[in-house]
Amino acid sequence: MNNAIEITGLSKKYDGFKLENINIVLPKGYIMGFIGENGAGKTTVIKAMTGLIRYDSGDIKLFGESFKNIGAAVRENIGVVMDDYGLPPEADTKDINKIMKGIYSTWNSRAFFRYTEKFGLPQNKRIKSYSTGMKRKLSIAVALSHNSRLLILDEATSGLDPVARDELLDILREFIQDEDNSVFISSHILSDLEKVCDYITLIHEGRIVFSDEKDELLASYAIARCTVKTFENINKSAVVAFRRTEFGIEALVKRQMVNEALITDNATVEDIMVMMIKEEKR
Ligand SMILES: Nc1ncnc2c1ncn2[C@@H]1O[C@H](COP(=O)(O)OP(=O)(O)OP(=O)(O)O)[C@@H](O)[C@H]1O
Repeated sequence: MNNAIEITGLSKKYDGFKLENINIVLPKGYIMGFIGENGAGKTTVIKAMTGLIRYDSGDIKLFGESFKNIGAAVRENIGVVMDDYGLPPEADTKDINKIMKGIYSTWNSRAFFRYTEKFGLPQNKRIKSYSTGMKRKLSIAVALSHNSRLLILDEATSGLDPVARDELLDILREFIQDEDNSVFISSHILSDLEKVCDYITLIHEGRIVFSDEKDELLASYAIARCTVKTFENINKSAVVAFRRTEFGIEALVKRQMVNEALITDNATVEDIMVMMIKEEKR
């Protein structure tokens, strides 16, 4: 079995919101970034993947097994970091270590204390007195300390300072050095995702816009900043989206379809997401 995650035809309806026919495949050994606007449906997909909500139709397989049939042993291999920390406020790191030992047969105390030290977390302070970033770091330390093979991180870098974010990205890179390990991470900090992800999936209003290899994505698109006159001469089927600026036009174009003489800049993941979503909203 070569895929860590296989989501097929996932649908879920809330009052006023619908996840529609979500298809995502993450091969083992890679990192996928999950991006989209506020309210696009990222957390809903992640909750469905981790059994926190029921879904209406479709199938979710983790490590080749349908989520509904996944046994305790496989669950131990999945490390989840969500927004609501779910850690007892009165506990300190030693208490957390004791609690997790009871929950996970694969719990690794040495790894846990190594991560808490690396993240600079105090050993004796209670969680209720932690800052947002400290709670986030503790959740990440827990997710990394029970022999996880798949990390599912929902907004795990938010609330972390730039140094801690960089440390986390290093940890994720190190984590997937073992080719059996994979990471699915949602974030609004697209520059972070661009640094570490092999795949990027964009969700908009409950539907997947694309789910592609990052390098392919960045190779496919470019930004043309040009005058209105130059823009008018660009092959219209090459233009994915455009906006007027004080200097003329900024357009997201398909590289292969524009004339080589057109001057373009590389597009970032953020450029691609923002331009595509603005275009969809027109
Ligand atoms: N329990 C619920 N009942 C009704 N609607 C819900 C529920 N949970 C989420 N929603 C709705 O589903 C939509 C998607 O929410 P979701 O939390 O998945 O978005 P998101 O992409 O994670 O957003 P953000 O980036 O702001 O965290 C929103 O319109 C939200 O109001």
